[in-house]
Amino acid sequence: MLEIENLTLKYGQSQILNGISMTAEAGQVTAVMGTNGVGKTSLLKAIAGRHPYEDGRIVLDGKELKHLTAFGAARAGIAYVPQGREVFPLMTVQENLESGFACLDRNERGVPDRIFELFPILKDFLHRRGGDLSGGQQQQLAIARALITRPRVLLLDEPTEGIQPNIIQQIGRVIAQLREEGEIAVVLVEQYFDFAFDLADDFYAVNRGSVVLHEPKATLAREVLLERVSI
Ligand SMILES: Nc1ncnc2c1ncn2[C@@H]1O[C@H](COP(=O)(O)OP(=O)(O)OP(=O)(O)O)[C@@H](O)[C@H]1O
Repeated sequence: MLEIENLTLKYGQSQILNGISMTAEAGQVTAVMGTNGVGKTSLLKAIAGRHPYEDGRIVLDGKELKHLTAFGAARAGIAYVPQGREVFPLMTVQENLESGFACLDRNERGVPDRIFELFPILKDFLHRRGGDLSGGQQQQLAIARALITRPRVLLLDEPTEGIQPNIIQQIGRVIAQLREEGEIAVVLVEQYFDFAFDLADDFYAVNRGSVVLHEPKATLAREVLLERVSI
């Protein structure tokens, strides 16, 4: 389980996160929602070691991860699929996948067959350059590369952004499958409301760097969440 306690983050003098607390459990999809600029990406970057947080704690499976670098966070089991995907455009699909090996021990460096079961298109396109894939295929590659690191936590920043509907459905199925397997805590930042609402088990609405609603799917009315994330 991932636990975030009172996380604060600044860019220069601008306070962006005002003490965010949340949890994300293995075998669940935890959605973080809110309008543009409320701090969702900053939260994921802090968890992934991509931007230093100011105060608070990040705890994974009972162990505090203290201000890790991006490499340290990946080694600790946190995989991050950034908004915009960050696929290497001149490297092949295979090379992009292998770039995920950097944080693994030498004996763990392989692409499991399961990756190609989840994303069959990547097997067909192994020797194609990342930059020649469609946006949806690049998103699948970015998620596959993250899964190769054998994460405990998968952070997804707007995985549906700019992607055609049939690939959005495929990505939704993969996330649902990860949930069913029960090994990984998926944290989903998403502005496509219905995608997130259908998929997630637990919801956090964020506004101006604070959690303004936390409720599990079981008791959450669609209209209530919609109102809180549209402020
Ligand atoms: N590197 C940076 N330097 C200064 N300010 C930044 C930086 N990155 C983000 N911000 C600002 O911090 C605030 C939160 O940005 P963030 O990207 O975390 O929001 P978000 O909720 O993910 O929004 P979006 O949905 O648009 O990605 C915004 O006001 C943004 O302009």
